[in-house]
Amino acid sequence: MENCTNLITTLLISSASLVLYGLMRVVYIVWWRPKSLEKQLRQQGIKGTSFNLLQFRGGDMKKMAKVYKETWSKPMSLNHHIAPYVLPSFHQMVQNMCKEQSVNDLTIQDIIEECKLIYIAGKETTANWLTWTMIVLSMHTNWQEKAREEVLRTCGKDVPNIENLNNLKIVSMIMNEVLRLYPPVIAQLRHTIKKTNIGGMSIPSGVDIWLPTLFFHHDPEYWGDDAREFKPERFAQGVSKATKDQQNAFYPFGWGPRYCLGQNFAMIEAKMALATILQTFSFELSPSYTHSPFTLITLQPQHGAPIILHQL
Ligand code: HEM
Repeated sequence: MENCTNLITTLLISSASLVLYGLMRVVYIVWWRPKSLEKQLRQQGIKGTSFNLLQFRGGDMKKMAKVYKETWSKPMSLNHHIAPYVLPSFHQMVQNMCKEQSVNDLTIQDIIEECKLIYIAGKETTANWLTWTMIVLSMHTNWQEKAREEVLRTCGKDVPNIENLNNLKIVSMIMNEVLRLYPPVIAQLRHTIKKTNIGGMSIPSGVDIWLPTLFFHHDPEYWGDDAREFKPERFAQGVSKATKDQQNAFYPFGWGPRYCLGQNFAMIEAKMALATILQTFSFELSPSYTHSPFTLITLQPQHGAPIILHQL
């Protein structure tokens, strides 16, 4: 009898401990950890909406979705100042703040997954880059003429080869300036897996960091007062000399160990396509075009890119 009572008591204590542990884990995940991260970030001057348990993973996102919907429901005027339009809520947030790997043994399945990743990473990005280039060159026909003149001088009407493509300096300048103003990947995400020091700030483990490429690319502090204008000549001396004081503010392909694998391939592919189009057609925007850059994984024209081609 006594043994039986002891067993029941032990079982009850174990179950209660298990339930208590479970409850503590839930409290830790949904309340204590977010609050603790918030406190550590606030102590270093990083402000934001206070964490609210009732709006866990919903609060700010809902507000942001509303702002995006409202902004993207109307076109913007035909200019390149697209950052507040593409990222309205983040633009607001930044404004407010200013006021205040190794290769292991891969299986066949791993290789198939890698190929899919390369296909997905390369298709949309390059296609949208080329689309924005066509739109921008339709807005700036003097640059379209300069590019065509260079292509015809370098390759004639022949299919461009790799040597010809390397000699297309004006086309490269144009393509870089389009990547600056309309980067297909407008932001990059990083997640701290351990306490990390960035710019004198200590970021705790478990924080998502959002690097807004689009904002850096449009910031007059790095590019000068003409940052929002289309000026391919800023890339005449190469990428490193394009910014004011040669600061590193151009990273359409990311940087660091996860730098875009397909950068050089994308450049050759896009130059080849543009050179071939320039050899054969002149182009202009259709009157039905509405300027409404928005982001759906990549930066794209919300209502498409109706462009009229004229055979040369
Ligand atoms: C205009 C064209 C392209 C742009 C703007 C672009 C941009 C990027 C960016 C921003 C990243 C993330 C880098 C980071 O997190 O630091 C990336 C990664 C990647 N890109 Fe591209 N990309 C382009 C074309 C391509 C092409 C054509 C391919 C393949 C043929 C490709 C393959 C990849 C792969 C595999 C990764 C992942 C690399 C890794 O995680 O280690 N990309 N790209």
